[in-house]
Amino acid sequence: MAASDERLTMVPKTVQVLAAAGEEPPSRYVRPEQDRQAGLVAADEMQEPIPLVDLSRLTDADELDKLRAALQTWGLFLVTNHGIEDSIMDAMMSASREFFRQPIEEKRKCSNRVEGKPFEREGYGNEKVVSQDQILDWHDRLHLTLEPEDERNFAKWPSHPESFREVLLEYASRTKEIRDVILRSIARILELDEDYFVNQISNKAPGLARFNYYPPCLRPDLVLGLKSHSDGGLLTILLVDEYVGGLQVQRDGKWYNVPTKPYTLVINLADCMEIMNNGIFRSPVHRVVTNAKKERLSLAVFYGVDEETVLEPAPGLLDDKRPSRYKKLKYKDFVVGLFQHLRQGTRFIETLKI
Ligand SMILES: O=C(O)CCC(=O)C(=O)O
Ligand SMILES: [Fe+2]
Repeated sequence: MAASDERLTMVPKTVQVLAAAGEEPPSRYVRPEQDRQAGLVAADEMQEPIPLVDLSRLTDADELDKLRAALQTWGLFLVTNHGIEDSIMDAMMSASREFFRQPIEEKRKCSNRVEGKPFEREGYGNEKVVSQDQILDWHDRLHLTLEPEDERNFAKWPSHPESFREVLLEYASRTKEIRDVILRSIARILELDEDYFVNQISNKAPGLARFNYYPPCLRPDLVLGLKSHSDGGLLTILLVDEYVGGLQVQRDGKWYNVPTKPYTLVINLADCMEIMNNGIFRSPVHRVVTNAKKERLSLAVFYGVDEETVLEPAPGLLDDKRPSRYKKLKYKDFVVGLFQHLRQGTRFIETLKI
């Protein structure tokens, strides 16, 4: 088999195409038995709800306490009064819905696969497939670089709907502000210099938008929309479908449904922040379940640090009694390990614990 043919056999159809055929999911999407034992969809009853934090009130001690409690218990929380107008959130969701509703030939104009070239992370398509044994997730995605600004690759940005680019630029300018408000608040909670975490972000630090599209799936009992994982960067800002749930977060080995609430955002801490705060606040493990009847959309904006940044706990959090709990490494090396582990459904950060 020629090398290029070999590569093609590794490329699965988009999930949207599979779903449209109305057939049972192919075996490469079916989770292994040990994942399915506890049930893939059922969630536990929440004893205490995931907090809703008012971002405009984080200067108040009681709101900051709420954020602290959220970080301690879930590592994930909802935010309101975040500064993104309802109209921008609506426009962002409907532009992404419109993008995914286009015929496949239109979406392929932004494809993450260009014939004869290796897989690129940026663009439309499915996840990178490195082996026939890899268990795939039931979603398609559009990945776009937002930061650094001079690396935005507009060739991969949808030209339809026409509003897409403008809306995303507006949306992303706001999420960056939200990132900084949260990072400053976490620094205050930890009694660090308010700008400690923000100062870890150079103008080369990555910001990545990932639009996830989950078509209906005939077998939610066998297949996940997105396998269990934690995010790699500093933090993630999520805009989730207000009509269809599916995101679940793990706590003490149990899965809980993350509620959907119109015009709120979901924020989760990611692995680099866990390292930088020396494990005081953990990066939560989460996953997305599938829905037999309804499609679901989400937009995750991931913020990280410059690839040359050495990941290590803030010196202000360390002393003789509180040594570093993580091995030091550069962000660029972390990212290599992160993706290898993500594909296997394991967590690289676990291997860094001392
Ligand atoms: O679709 C969602 O709600 C979550 C997406 C997510 O966890 C991710 O893209 O890393
Ligand atoms: Fe995630």
